[in-house]
Amino acid sequence: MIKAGIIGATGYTGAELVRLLELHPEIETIFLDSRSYEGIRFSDIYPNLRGKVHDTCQSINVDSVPEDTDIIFSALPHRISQSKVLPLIEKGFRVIDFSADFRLREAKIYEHWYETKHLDDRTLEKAVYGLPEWYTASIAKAGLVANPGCFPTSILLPLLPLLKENLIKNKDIIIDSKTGVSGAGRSSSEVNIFSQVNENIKAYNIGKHRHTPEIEQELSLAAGSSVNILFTPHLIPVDRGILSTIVMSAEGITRKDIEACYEAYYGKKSFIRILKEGYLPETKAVKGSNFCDIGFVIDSRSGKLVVVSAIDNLLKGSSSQAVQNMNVMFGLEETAGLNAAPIWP
Ligand SMILES: NC(=O)C1=CN([C@@H]2O[C@H](COP(=O)(O)OP(=O)(O)OC[C@H]3O[C@@H](n4cnc5c(N)ncnc54)[C@H](OP(=O)(O)O)[C@@H]3O)[C@@H](O)[C@H]2O)C=CC1
Ligand SMILES: CC(=O)N[C@@H](CCC(=O)OP(=O)(O)O)C(=O)O
Repeated sequence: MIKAGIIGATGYTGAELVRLLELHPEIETIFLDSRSYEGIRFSDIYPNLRGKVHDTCQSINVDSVPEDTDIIFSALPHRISQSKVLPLIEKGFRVIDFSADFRLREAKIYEHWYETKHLDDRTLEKAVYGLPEWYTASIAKAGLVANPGCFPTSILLPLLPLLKENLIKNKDIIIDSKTGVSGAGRSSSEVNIFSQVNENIKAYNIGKHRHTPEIEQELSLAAGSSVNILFTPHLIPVDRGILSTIVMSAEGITRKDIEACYEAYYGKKSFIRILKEGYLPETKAVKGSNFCDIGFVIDSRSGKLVVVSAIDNLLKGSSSQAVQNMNVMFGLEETAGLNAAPIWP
């Protein structure tokens, strides 16, 4: 069995990871770290796991990590995660980090958008961006995997093939994303207040959301030139799910071109579902799963291509994508522990 530990296990993504690892045929979870719940049974914090997870939370530091740990997941907030992850890497542990601390390849871009110093920019060269559909070979060898952000996952998966094949231009890409409230995490307070969120929809951080440089970094690498996007996130009153609607020029392309492109890149991928004509993604159809659904329309009247994607932010947007990365790192079936169908309704 592969021995896994989780630091920051009591957050929303940590708890989803605990649930997924419990179902995984090849994994034994050997520690669940928490600063605030030391000595408390995990299932007393997350009642859905009663009778399934029997572990008690421990406060772990680099010296108390069991030496036979094969993989450590860090589900800590960005800015904080790097200070915990760097000593683990130094000691030779393989780590999958959920935060943004190792996603950006240039320290100065990280420092600008996250308004904090990067503690070791040399690790940014070694970290592998954990989008398994795109970086399988590097993830397999990686010591440190930077699990992508939730919005970036929903945006990169549909756009990367189109830019790589020059089917679309590298400018005038307008992205509207809608996210459920769990995207803000369990410890965020103001945004989680019921009466602030219920029966409300709002846009936020237009043109200045911290996921912008992450999205542009990966799109630019695929395009081979600098890509600019306009990204508008919205908070909507659902627990989980992200729907991204991406509008760009459709000049000179047909439905067949896009279908052929997606088939070439994703035809054999287990977790990307390209929807047939007449169907569009919806968050409920991916809820509780590692799927990313992608659909599109060419609107000849306006000359635009509209691509829509849907993921579960806590799964393909974080925890199940991390399990997919772990499967790749340990040479397991990519789908191991991830075969459950989405739940509906
Ligand atoms: N929520 C989502 O949809 C997604 C989240 N992510 C990323 O995953 C990571 C975890 O997110 P999420 O699970 O939502 O976050 P939560 O806020 O739900 O949980 C974070 C956990 O980190 C622990 N922690 C340790 N030190 C601190 C600290 N100084 N401040 C706050 N928490 C601390 C807390 O547990 P304790 O006090 O018990 O130690 C807390 O439960 C973040 O980096 C996030 O950006 C990525 C993609 C999607
Ligand atoms: C609803 C909400 O607040 N969502 C968060 C993004 C989700 C997230 O966790 O960001 P990472 O993927 O980078 O970790 C936000 O907009 O900042």
